[in-house]
Amino acid sequence: MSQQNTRGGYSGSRGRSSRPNRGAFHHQRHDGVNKPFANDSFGSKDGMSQGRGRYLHNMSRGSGSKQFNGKPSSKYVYRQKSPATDVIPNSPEAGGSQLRQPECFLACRDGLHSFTAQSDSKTPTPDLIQNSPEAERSHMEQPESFSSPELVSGADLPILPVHSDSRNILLDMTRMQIKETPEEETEETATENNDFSFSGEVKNEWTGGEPLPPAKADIQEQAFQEKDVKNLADIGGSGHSVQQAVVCPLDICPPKTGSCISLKPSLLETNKLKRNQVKLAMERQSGNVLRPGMVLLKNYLSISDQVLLYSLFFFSLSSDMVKILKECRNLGLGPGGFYQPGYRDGAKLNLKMMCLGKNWDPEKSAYEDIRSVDGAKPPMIPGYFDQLVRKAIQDSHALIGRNSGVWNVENELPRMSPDICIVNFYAESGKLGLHQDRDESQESLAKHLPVVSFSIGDTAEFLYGDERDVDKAQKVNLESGDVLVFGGKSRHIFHGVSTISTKTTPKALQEETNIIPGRLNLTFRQY
Ligand SMILES: O=C(O)CCC(=O)C(=O)O
Ligand SMILES: [Fe+2]
Repeated sequence: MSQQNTRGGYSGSRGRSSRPNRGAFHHQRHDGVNKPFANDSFGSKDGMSQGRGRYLHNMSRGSGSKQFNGKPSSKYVYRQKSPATDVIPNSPEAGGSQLRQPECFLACRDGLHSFTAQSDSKTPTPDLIQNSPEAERSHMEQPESFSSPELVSGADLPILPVHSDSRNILLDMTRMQIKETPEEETEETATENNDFSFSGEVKNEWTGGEPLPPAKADIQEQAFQEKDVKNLADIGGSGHSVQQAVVCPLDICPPKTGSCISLKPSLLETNKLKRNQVKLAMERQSGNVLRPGMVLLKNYLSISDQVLLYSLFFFSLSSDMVKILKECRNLGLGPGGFYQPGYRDGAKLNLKMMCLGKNWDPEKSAYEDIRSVDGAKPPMIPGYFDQLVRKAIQDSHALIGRNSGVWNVENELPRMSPDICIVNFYAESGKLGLHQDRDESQESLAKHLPVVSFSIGDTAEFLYGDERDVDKAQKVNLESGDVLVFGGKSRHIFHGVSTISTKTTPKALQEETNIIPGRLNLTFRQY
């Protein structure tokens, strides 16, 4: 495993709660303004810069993009969130072959604002509202959470572009906001903007035919790059510093579309393949004690005893990772699911996040029971995850005992019962600056209870060290299936993610789950 000092390049910023004072680093802003601050431990050239609180990221600032000037525009339609109207793709409500329109929510300090793309002139829909009386009404009839109508008043509300194809809505919104005049959507531009095809029958193969979760699913990562987020975050008018985050569904494993027919190999061939995969995975499983209290379990998640049996006897490769992805995909689309965290000043974290058990708020650098950006209650940690975490700690103990000759392994690495989990999804450009995890309870921190981190998808370069200094940090690749545990003397290490290596997701996993490019990371802790 590679462990070496990183040199230059990786520009970090401050950490989760490790940076109580503002301005310890360079801000790299998307508006092209780099603000120097004292005590810079990272350069900002490569785009890692800090935000307030936990993460040290690229930030997109609201100020960098076209702002609404408070005048109504004819190009966008704003609608408030309609309650529970989710429909399954291809259902009659979805209009046959079209997936449900995505909804995005602008999460403000004072409430949640949503907007939904509507169909365009090619396919007019009855609920098209463009400067219509209905639109007026929807502006007026704010839900309770719209406690400060003056912040996003009717006049401030953006009017969304109209398009028949929900696939491109975010790109379209971006385009609309960048260009003064909307261009007509064509099949060509649609394909240009999004590689995913959503037409045709949805074969939800890897979920075993289970019903899809509320189908806010048809937004792809590609359609939600940072610039889009930046633009979305601006909706509602400039000059308001109230917008914290964009709550927008992210489907990390979109259903495969049924446009191409794949021939399944025979059962015999499949089982042979599975056995080989299982064998290989077991051979590749290994563990390392990186430093006292810090253990890396390589290739740990791909296989477990239970999964070994399962994958030998069942047709589908059902590894831990598949199950975790499936759970995270579903949770990520539901209430309290993935969103783009941001800060009071408009800075955005360079990842999507959701929290389980309790919400971790990047602005406050604190945990809370209800997510303040939208009032969502964080989902509970699935029991299956809990078991895996406990087992990983147990296996780390065994490894420490074997490798380090320590007899009281629990002194080295305390046991913990996970009750909170931060789930991050890094797109290929995702990063996380050096930080410490220090927002758990005093008791948990004092006991040095470990953080247990699962990596799934693309490989991440993970930096860690005793100082918030990228030049002094060591680095290790976290590949799909790796579990990293850091507690005891390593509980307060500085750590971060400098790069995501593109196209490193194992092919079998990609095929099985249709995971979008990027990396899923889950960090479990005991509050
Ligand atoms: O993505 C990772 O490996 C680290 C995530 C992390 O440090 C955090 O969520 O606090
Ligand atoms: Fe962390």
